[in-house]
Amino acid sequence: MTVKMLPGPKGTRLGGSRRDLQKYGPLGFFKYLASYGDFTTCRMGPFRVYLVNDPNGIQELLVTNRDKVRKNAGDRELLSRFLGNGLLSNDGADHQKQRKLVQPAFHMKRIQAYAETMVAHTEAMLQRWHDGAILDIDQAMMELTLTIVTKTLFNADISEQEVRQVSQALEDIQVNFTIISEQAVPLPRWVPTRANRALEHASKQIDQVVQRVIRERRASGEDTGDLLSMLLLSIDDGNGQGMTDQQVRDEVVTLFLAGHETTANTLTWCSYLLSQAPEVRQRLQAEVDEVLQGRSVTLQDLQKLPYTEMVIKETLRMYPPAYALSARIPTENITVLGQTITPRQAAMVSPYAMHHNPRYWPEPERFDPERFSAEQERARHKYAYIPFGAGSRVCIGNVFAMMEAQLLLATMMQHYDFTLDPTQRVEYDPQITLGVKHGLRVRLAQRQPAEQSLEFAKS
Ligand code: HEM
Repeated sequence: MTVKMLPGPKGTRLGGSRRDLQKYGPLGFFKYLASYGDFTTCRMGPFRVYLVNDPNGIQELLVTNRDKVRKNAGDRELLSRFLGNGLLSNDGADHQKQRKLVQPAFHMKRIQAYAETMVAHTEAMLQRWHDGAILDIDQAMMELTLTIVTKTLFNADISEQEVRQVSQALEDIQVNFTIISEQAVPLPRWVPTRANRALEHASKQIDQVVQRVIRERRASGEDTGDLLSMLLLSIDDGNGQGMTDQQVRDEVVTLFLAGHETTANTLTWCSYLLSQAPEVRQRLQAEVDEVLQGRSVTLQDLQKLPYTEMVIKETLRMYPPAYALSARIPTENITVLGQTITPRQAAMVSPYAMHHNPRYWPEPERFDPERFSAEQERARHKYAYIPFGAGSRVCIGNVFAMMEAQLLLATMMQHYDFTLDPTQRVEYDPQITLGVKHGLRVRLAQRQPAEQSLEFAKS
């Protein structure tokens, strides 16, 4: 197969499809490219880019050729401006080594201990909710998941004021990162643009907190059961060495960034979808009520809440927070679906586009958790569903995230019902992750004590 045979927009002579990207925005552009077929191509200035929107092609690119592709150096350089050399921004042998060191922090046994923290903070949040109140679910989920990732990373070593400092800095990073990545040619980090300076300031704000905690923890040598202890204790099998303070700092900031907004977006979109589908909401609540019988949810309950999991999976299909993976550049010629992709070209995968491909997802805009029944899941190609990516860079927090989303959703739905505020406009906001543009205001309705947790209702 030659390049000419692949479909795709022609674009302009000089810029290729740059103008289309500006016109449609990142998410719209993937939809536009995918409208040409399951394997399409376009030009970005002098570079040829491929969009692989077929599960076999995704498997070939990310799994079969896992050792022959790298994340795009431009994306990594931008991320490294505030993440240093953490998992999201490093590559090659460095990445493999670092991934082995971070992995134990996500070991199943370790993650189990985080479940109680997740439920406790959700219940504390619900104590502040009131029947009939109007609430921005988006904001509530951001705050909740940030508190959870902070507590699971640092346990009790961080004050409320420091949580606010970190959370403001993360927000600034998000806004300014988007500004820089939308520049046709991002200016180097030493150019004192407003966005570069804001990024640097935000990184310093986070560093202040993170470095203090690392210093104190190293000095005490205590294992406090959190992610940070695990990172500090982790030893490389090969050379018997652990991570330096700088490496721990980079991984901590990476986990902060990667570990809260994605889950918050999932729960916000899930709330929106549930507000539009009363029959799904009722079925979910019936499952939660029957299994929990009025008590707090535990990790052991999750396997008895399959419908809750199906609802979350379907949300992640329709609104995958990581709507596009970083472009992959081959280190040598590779073949994907019969097409040679060279080291001077880039291959893109968009979970959003793949999850809306009607060939694999009939009526893709319809919210239907049944798509994730065991039977339907078995019948589908594994790589038609990739909210957490695939291959060597698959999300390291995927089990953590699924557990968190299920525990939080079950707890919220156990106690509250909600309707969408009729004045609420619901629109995408595709920044680093896929959020909502104008928040998500809902009216809360506390469920009757007979239906909800008796322990909770009495407290
Ligand atoms: C619903 C929630 C989440 C979604 C949808 C999600 C999605 C993803 C995706 C798609 C990637 C791969 C990106 C690529 O290949 O270019 C990724 C990587 C990553 N995620 Fe997540 N994520 C979620 C939650 C989390 C959580 C809770 C954590 C940590 C606490 C986390 C930590 C990471 C890290 C460190 C990486 C980089 C892995 C590597 O390159 O080795 N994520 N995530």
